[in-house]
Amino acid sequence: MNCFPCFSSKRNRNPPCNNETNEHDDHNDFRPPVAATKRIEEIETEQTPLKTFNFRELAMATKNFRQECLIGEGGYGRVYKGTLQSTGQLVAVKQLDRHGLQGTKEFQTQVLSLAKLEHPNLVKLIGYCADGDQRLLVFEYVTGSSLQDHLYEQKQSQKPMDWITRMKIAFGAAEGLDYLHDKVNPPVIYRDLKASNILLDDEFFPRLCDFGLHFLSPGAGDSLFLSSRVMDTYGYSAPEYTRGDEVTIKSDVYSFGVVLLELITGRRAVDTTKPNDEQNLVAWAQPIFKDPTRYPDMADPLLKKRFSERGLNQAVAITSMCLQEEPTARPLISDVMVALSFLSMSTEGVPAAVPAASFRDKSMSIALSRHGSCSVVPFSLPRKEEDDDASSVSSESESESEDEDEGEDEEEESRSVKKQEEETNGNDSDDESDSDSEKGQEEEEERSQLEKAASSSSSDSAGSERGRMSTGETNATAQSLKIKYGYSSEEEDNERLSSCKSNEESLLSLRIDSEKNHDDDSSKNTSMRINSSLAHDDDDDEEEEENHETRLEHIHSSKSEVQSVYSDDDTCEGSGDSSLRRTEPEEEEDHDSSDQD
Ligand SMILES: Nc1ncnc2c1ncn2[C@@H]1O[C@H](COP(=O)(O)OP(=O)(O)OP(=O)(O)O)[C@@H](O)[C@H]1O
Repeated sequence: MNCFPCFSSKRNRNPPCNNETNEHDDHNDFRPPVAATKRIEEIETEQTPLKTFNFRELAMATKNFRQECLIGEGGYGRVYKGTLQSTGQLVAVKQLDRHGLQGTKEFQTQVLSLAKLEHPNLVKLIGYCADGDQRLLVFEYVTGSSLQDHLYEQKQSQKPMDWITRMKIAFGAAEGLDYLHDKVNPPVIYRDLKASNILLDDEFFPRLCDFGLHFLSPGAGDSLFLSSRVMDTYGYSAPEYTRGDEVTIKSDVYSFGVVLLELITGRRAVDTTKPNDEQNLVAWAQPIFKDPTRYPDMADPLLKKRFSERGLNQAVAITSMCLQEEPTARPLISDVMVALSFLSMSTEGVPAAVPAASFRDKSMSIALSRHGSCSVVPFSLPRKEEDDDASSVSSESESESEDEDEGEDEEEESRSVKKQEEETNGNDSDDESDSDSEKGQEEEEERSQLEKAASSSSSDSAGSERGRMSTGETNATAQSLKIKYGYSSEEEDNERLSSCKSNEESLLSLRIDSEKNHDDDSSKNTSMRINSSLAHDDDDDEEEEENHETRLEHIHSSKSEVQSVYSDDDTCEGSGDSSLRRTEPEEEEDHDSSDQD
């Protein structure tokens, strides 16, 4: 069912090349579960189902590359919509520009490795043609249009995308990027993430295109090519790219931040029609990031304030983290993805209590804590089962025992947040005793979810083989965590908001810690967190005091600069942004979508 019929008119943008009666049905049916995503090593031995086309076949598919089949033209060449005669499948044929052509063998090698990248959020490469000096790539055709078109080229009759749809698009794009960064080995740097490269089908399911095409770029001497590419990606490129420094996966995270900012603000990455100081979106947004009371002013006016205060604050906080000047200060896309999995499920944002183990790097949970969800629940197991579970993570803890300082930090984090929790929940103790068995069961469920999340988090840098949770599982975990932590319970949220101040104070120390260079240690941190929870003992008070001193020294010797997103007052933004209307009851949402239906 198409929930957004108002956008479906774009399906037949190019009717002359559409030879099928129901082009979209098959396409929509193909929704492999995210968990089925394969790692490159796994598919290495399998035969890549990549087709080799001759030029004649593709000429027939595109009516001899007729103008009416031309979808658009990008930095790599022209794209035509076509229908394969043999199967009737709709395709997008990218005819590559001839300058900077590679040899056939080199081209084939690159294309074969590209074909191995398979994920529901990536546009699939079906085949290629390397006849003579012709180079063409054949992709699955994505009906609908790009995110750029949806945001900025809307017809007046079309409804603007609502908040949840925008967050879902961001989440899907993050899933695709996470696959490239974290699930394939070696990781693939996208280099060209932008709104025009996120294709949306009729249900707004996002697919990234143009990834991994960097090999097509001719040498630096080709100024014509470079200038058109630079013009195109200007506004999305990370500062290190502009400086000519090394481009890494964190450069993609920056570009992702720009896209997220576009989704939130409805403003183009670069808009020369605006006044000078508003032309570059990031430059315009940077001062606002430092002042949460101005966040509501950032939101796209077309949203008509139909989002929650917390959802907006958290989305802006994530964006701000992605747009940090220093690449190592930017979050991992996997953490962005987990946060967005919550934001895409409800307008209320990330729940008040999210297990810290959900994130590989604690900076994300801390930033979210400061923007609406007031506590981050540490990973802790019921005492009775500690031994068994300890053994399952002991190998990692042994190998990382040299990081004692951090282990102590984690232990203290665990204790301090646990203490906050006890304080927050203290009044409920009577009620709790009535439902002991229920609670025990819930704890058991929680424990197994967190173990899953933790085993994912404990894997090494990108490409590691060890127990990584698939994105599907991450999403499922996010779903179940949402239920577990009463995501929709206003009362509980209010309770947590009222304890916000004390939580904020406790989290302050964690925040300072997080501003150390954390990138390399994120996976270690998680496993330390688990072990420190396991090892937690009430008799350790003395040791704790000692640790506290050690940790303070550690904090004072920290060289990292405090990032702007964390540097504002220690107030609870949740309460501070009262100017923002809470106008997002779920019923309204439902009503809207049913309207659209
Ligand atoms: N698989 C596809 N299905 C449907 N439309 C596509 C597909 N791939 C590309 N397009 C469309 O073709 C047009 C040109 O795409 P292309 O990726 O070549 O250029 P671009 O993204 O605008 O610029 P650049 O290549 O410089 O990033 C765009 O409008 C894009 O939406």
